[in-house]
Amino acid sequence: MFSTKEIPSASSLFATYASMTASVMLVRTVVNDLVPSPLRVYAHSAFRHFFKTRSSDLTLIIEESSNITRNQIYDAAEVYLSTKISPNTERLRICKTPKEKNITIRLEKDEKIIDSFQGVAFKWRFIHSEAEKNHPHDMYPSRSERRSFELSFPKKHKDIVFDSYVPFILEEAKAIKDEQRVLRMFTLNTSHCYGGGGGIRWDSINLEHPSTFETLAMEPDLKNVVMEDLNRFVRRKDFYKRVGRAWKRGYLLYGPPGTGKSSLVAAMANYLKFDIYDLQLANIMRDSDLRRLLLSTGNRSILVIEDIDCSVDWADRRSGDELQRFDDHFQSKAPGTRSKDKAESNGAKGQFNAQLTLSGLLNFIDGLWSSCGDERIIIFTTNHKERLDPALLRPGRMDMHIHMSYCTPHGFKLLAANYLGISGEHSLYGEIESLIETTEVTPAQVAGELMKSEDADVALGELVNLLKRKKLEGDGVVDEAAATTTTNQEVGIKKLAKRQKTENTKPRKYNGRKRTTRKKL
Ligand SMILES: Nc1ncnc2c1ncn2[C@@H]1O[C@H](COP(=O)(O)OP(=O)(O)OP(=O)(O)O)[C@@H](O)[C@H]1O
Ligand SMILES: [Mg+2]
Repeated sequence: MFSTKEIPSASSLFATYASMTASVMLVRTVVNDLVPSPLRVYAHSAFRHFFKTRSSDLTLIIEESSNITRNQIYDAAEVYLSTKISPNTERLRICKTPKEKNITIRLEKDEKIIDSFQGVAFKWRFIHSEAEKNHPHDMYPSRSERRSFELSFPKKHKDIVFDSYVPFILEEAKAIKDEQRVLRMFTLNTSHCYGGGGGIRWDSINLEHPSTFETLAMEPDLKNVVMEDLNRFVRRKDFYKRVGRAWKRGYLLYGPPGTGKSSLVAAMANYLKFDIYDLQLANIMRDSDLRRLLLSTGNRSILVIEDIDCSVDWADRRSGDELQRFDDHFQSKAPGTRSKDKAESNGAKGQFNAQLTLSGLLNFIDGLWSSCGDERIIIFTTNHKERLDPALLRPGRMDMHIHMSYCTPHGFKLLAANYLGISGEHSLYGEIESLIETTEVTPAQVAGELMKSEDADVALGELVNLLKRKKLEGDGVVDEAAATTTTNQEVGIKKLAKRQKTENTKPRKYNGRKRTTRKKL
């Protein structure tokens, strides 16, 4: 217990306070008058530094860009953190552009996220500030936005961050972006060709082809070889650099119509998440146009030239007579009638491309084009490998020749599972399989029958009828493409050759005139 004598009175407390305040003010005035300002600032900061509590955390600032180049770590963090939204997050930004498949989610200003990696908790904060920029020559000040992330973690885990966490985020973000990426299909727009609007150029639409390796009826071994080849290609960036080769790969797909060549191209694009450039050579007149178009193709893309055997009449492969007739033909026409001339010459004797040469195409693809970009794939397709120019088949030109052949029992089962949802066996399977073994039927024809009914019994019955009809009609012809020389680059399944008199195996092209309309991917 205190005695009343020990408790200071209110008036004495006030007096003490007043005299202390007066002393502090006096000291401040004396210090301000006697100590110069820079010395005062220095003493103040030294004082603060001495007494500052030492933090055990390190904070990294990850800014959106450095000068004009974007900061890859910022971009990766933005994508990565959008998958780490916690229930405590209060504000988010969402958007979706027409080119995007999914909704994009981003953090809003000052939102925090805690991420755990290798047992360490990492604190993220999104900073968004706006500053007014006053340029002396601008009438109106502009606003500049600065976005960054703050990443805080215990200092002792600095090595984990630089050696593992940041590389992990970069990898994860790439995988997420690949997953969300909308593939594009580029085709040639010729509408500017003759109007002086800058010539032929690429136009693109979203590629939404459903074909994948899972839905493709191909022998499993062949499918695995192709998939493994693609995997090896994309992971060997360093190898290509080390051996001094352009990072490109060429495939020749050959086989009868309806065996899945275009479907395989789409499956490859979907598998690798590569865009497709469909180069319709018939629309290109000169090597110079071809070069310009090839140079404007993007990385991580597949350049496809379909029906290479018949889509163009190469200037360097024409006989002297043909060239003379071609010149006479064009000289006799008035300027401005070129598109009509194209149609006429198409009908008469194929597409003339004034200065388009096969050697120009091949040299450019092997040389400048492939060295100007990364992860380029080029695919030629043909129904008639035996009609191809030897220059295209030379070893080293196309890395892999893939033979797409008629439907096999395995291919049929895969199609039946996809189209009719049959997972196990069916009473008609035995009959169908033995008929398929001895009949040349394309996967496209099988798919056509399977689509005739949702009822598996009815659809399979239709297929049995088709196979029986074909068996009666056909009695053996050699699949020309499969019969051509096998090289060590060549993969594919050779089927017992049978003569087939049906419309499907008659050459669709070169019967007087060349095919001008082509099936699109
Ligand atoms: N191997 C296959 N696996 C699954 N479906 C296939 C296969 N082959 C063909 N089809 C089906 O047939 C349709 C036509 O096939 P696709 O266009 O890929 O044949 P193609 O070999 O490119 O023919 P073309 O030589 O006429 O260009 C495809 O849309 C697909 O539905
Ligand atoms: Mg095709």
